Amino acid sequence: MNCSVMAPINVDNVNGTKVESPAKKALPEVETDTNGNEHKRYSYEMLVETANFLLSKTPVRPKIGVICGSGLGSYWNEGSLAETITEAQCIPYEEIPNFPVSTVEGHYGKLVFGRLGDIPVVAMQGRFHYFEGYPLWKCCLPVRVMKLLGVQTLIATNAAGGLNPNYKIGDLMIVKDHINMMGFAGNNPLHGPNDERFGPRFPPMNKAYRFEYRKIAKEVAKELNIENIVKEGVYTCLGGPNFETVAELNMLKMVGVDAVGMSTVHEVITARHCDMNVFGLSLITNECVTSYDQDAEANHEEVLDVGRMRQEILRKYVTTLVDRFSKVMKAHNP
Ligand SMILES: O=P(O)(O)O[C@@H]1C[C@H](O)[C@@H](CO)O1
Ligand SMILES: Nc1nc2[nH]cnc2c(=O)[nH]1
Repeated sequence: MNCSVMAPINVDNVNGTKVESPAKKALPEVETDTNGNEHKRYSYEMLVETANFLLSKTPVRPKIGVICGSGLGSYWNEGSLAETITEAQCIPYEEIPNFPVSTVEGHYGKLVFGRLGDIPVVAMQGRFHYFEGYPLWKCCLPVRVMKLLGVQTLIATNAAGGLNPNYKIGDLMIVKDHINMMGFAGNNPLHGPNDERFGPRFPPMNKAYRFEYRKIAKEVAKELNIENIVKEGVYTCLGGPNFETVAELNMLKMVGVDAVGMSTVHEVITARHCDMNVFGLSLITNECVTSYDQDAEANHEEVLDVGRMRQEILRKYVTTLVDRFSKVMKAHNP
């Protein structure tokens, strides 16, 4: 495989327009998390270094990035989306400069470059969660790296508990919108000094999940004959790692949440900030327990079992979506 060093990134910002570089001194160098662990803040230049490293390792120039959640094979390889990627080149996170490493037991930690169908993609097999101890901005570092690599569309997948009483275990939920619960408490991946080279200080979020992609996803669900298990709803992310109490779930239900998870929202905010188009997909892995009479308890094993049960369908669905989204992207940017 040709791994020649390609022209390094030399851009003023990720969207190609010139902006003033923010004063570096405005960025706090190190942030300490609640466990006392120190996290070095990254700069734009550091992420350009990371992206150039990756570009030197692979000839693949992805326009679509996929984050594989617990339901899409971040814990196993066999039959996973990552395994479906052809001409694959896997780069472990620990080999990538400035990248965090996955700490969830059993979780993969690698970037997979290659092709889904004939579309060049990069997939994260294993993401970073807040509950692992990372600040949100660090969880989202790979999204910005993807942007620097040239990724225009992000497909963020996750496993989630179903709150909507019409949802069944194994359903897929197209994310229509999210509620940034952690943001309500002031915890936001964009918190801190803004670097205009990524995006504006105050980004809008009312079109977070691209309407066109959601429409396509519903059409594809029909074509694949899975429309009976494909729903559309509102996702929220809580910090985890514990699953929710009955009272918490009832509160979330009241405010219009359909599915609860521990990821995605901050990644989507980061992606929209740098003007990426976003599609979100949740695999409903468990029914949220909203009554004190119910005996069931959420558990991670069930999440993984349902992920395995649905991986074939998810893989086919996401692969087809990648193909359709790329056609839309070409039509917009011939
Ligand atoms: O990465 P995702 O959001 O799919 O993972 C969720 C959150 C926890 O890691 C796990 C809970 O079982 O699923
Ligand atoms: N927070 C949360 N995350 C999940 N991931 C999979 N199921 C759940 C759930 O019920 N709650």
